Amino acid sequence: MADTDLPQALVQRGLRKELMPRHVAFVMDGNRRWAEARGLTTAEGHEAGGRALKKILQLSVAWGIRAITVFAFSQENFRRPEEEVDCCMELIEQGIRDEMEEYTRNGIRLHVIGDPSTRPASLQDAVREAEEMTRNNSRFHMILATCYSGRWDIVQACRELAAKVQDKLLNPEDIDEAMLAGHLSTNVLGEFACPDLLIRTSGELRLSNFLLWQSAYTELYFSNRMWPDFDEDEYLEALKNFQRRERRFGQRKPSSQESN
Ligand SMILES: CC(C)=CCC/C(C)=C/CC/C(C)=C/COP(=O)(O)OP(=O)(O)O
Repeated sequence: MADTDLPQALVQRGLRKELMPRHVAFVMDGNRRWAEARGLTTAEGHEAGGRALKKILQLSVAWGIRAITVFAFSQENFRRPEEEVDCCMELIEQGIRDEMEEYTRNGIRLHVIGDPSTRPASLQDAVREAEEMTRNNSRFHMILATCYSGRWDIVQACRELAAKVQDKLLNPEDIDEAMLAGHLSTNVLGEFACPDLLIRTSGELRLSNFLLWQSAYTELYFSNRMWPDFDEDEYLEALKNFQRRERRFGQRKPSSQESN
């Protein structure tokens, strides 16, 4: 995207193309509280969350961001009432089925990360179909973290490495950070597997077992909006805030005494 092609909404906010994040992660929190405040059911809150996600995806594509990773269901969410778990699984499956063709038309590749063994069979079928249907797309990557947790991701990577050691394909001393990172599920994004910016809605100030390894140097932005209310304006505010940050990756600024 040339400078002159920067979408108007970004230009108006003074956003700079060269400072745009390539990969943004979202903890889409607050659906239930949003619903409760309006006398709606939790299911209606998650449906509203699904609509907000569709909009945020469209904006991300239009703004030249290359990837988003969204926390749609954590492994810990299985501890919720069965009715809510079923509702989320159905919503995610329906969302994938409804959006598949739109993704294909818009050059969006879908990746679903998380433990497939804990997903209902019909959701797993939808995931396989959608990943296959969009596999040649490269304009934008949509990573849906479903039945995912950051610790699980690190454990599954360790298991793969351990199996290679057991099969004598790998020496333990050859394992380094790059190799372990290469076995994490976000590795589908290659060089931009680690999010530049992670946005969490609903005012909670924690990662909740999301991209633990990958967020080592991610800039964090916490919004007080509930996820269904997270809109274009608030997304632009987060980007504006991100572009003011100085990313040092643990290094010292040449003329500064500040640490991290
Ligand atoms: C199509 C598709 C992928 C849809 C995804 C829908 C969606 C936004 C799912 C997120 C589910 C979830 C557990 C949200 C957190 O809100 P919460 O219920 O924890 O809210 P609370 O913090 O107010 O309890």
